[in-house]
Amino acid sequence: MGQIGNDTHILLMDAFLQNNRLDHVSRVMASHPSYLEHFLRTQHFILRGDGPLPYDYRHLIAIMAAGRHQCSYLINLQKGEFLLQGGDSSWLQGLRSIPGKLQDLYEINKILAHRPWLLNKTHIEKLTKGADSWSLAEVVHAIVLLAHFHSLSSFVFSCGINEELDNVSGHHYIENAKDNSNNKQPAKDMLTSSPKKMQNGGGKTDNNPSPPSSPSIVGEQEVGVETLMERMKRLSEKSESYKITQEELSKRFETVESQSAELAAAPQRSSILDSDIGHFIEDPTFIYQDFAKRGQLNDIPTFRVQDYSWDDHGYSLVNRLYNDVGNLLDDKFKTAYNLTYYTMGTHNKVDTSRFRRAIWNYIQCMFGIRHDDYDYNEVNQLLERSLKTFIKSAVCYPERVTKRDYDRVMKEFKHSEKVHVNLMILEARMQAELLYALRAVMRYMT
Ligand SMILES: CC(C)C[C@H](N)C(=O)O
Repeated sequence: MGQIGNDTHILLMDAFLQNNRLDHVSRVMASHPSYLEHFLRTQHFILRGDGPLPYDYRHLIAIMAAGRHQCSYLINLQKGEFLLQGGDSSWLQGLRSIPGKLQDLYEINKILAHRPWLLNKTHIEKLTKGADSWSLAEVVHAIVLLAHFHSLSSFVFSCGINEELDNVSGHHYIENAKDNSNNKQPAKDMLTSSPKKMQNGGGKTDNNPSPPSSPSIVGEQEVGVETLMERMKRLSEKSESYKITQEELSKRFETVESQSAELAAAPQRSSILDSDIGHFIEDPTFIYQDFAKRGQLNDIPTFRVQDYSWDDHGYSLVNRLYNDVGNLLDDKFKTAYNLTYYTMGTHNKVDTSRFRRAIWNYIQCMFGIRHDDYDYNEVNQLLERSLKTFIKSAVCYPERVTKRDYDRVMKEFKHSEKVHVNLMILEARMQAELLYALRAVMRYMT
């Protein structure tokens, strides 16, 4: 992590006070203090601030959400928080032991995590009608928690964050380092060593190579940061000079979308669930399906941001239904979207906005969300196949990301820059889930 400044120090003190510990997530995020501040504020609010849901429910919803990606790190942390809030320990025996009202949320949890485009107003209606029903404010609070913990699972896995040390699996010994079947091992060094400088496209830093896990990435060369910078520059020079038609823009979106469907993300490891978390997971075979392959039968149209956007619609709706949480989320999205140090690897004074926008829009494209004025050709010029594959794994199948996947991409980037990309993955995914969920809520209300 290197040295930390005074402001970061104070933030980490806040993190400690909020979470009853200085958790690994906060420590990794601390390389981006301005973001960490918004992250902590939001997480604190949704778990402990004013809101319609009781505290024990909130942690249980977090556990259910993290379960969709088998994220034992978050499940274990949230179990602890649940008990600290006075939660009934018998609920921790699994989904069957929790109140029916919480069980009813599972359907939304599943859909939102993997195929949010399937969410519609009948899901919301089902929850808000009948005995044991949810108020709309409670539904919205639950949705925010679900989206937060789904996307945080992406961050945890894509950064290779390990269990906290008070968990028995937080301890690793040398013999275990060769055990490649354990995908909680990756990037273990992130928490303990300072960022490594990669030279000439990256030297090997992994002493314990694991077997090739993503065939699609193996053997692919990245073009390197300098070429990337040239491409960004060329795109900025060109963009003022000509206008592309709406049809062409829409075609370009579809091209990127269908190419994404062809990318083989990291393969599935084992279908056997860990016994200590398995009872929080139902229907583990329901996973991400490429939006481009969503099937003709119930053809779901592309989600056009011009019709329903965070800024114009989602933000105010969530604010209205749940104690101004929209402001916190909005600040967090904006901070993640605009975060820059004008660096790329060893280069300074670089305008990275096109590269960052390409990442953000590519993530949302995998959920069928289209930003109408964006030229998706830029995604193909700035994000290489290997990087797209990494992003797809981290967003859609985070539990499969290995250290090898992490090391193979963005080789000239510093660790903190890779964490930066992972932050964008977290936020763009969260926003995508919220857009679908809030649109469904809005349709239910009108
Ligand atoms: C993801 C990174 C390439 C971002 C870059 N370091 C910046 O400051 O904008």
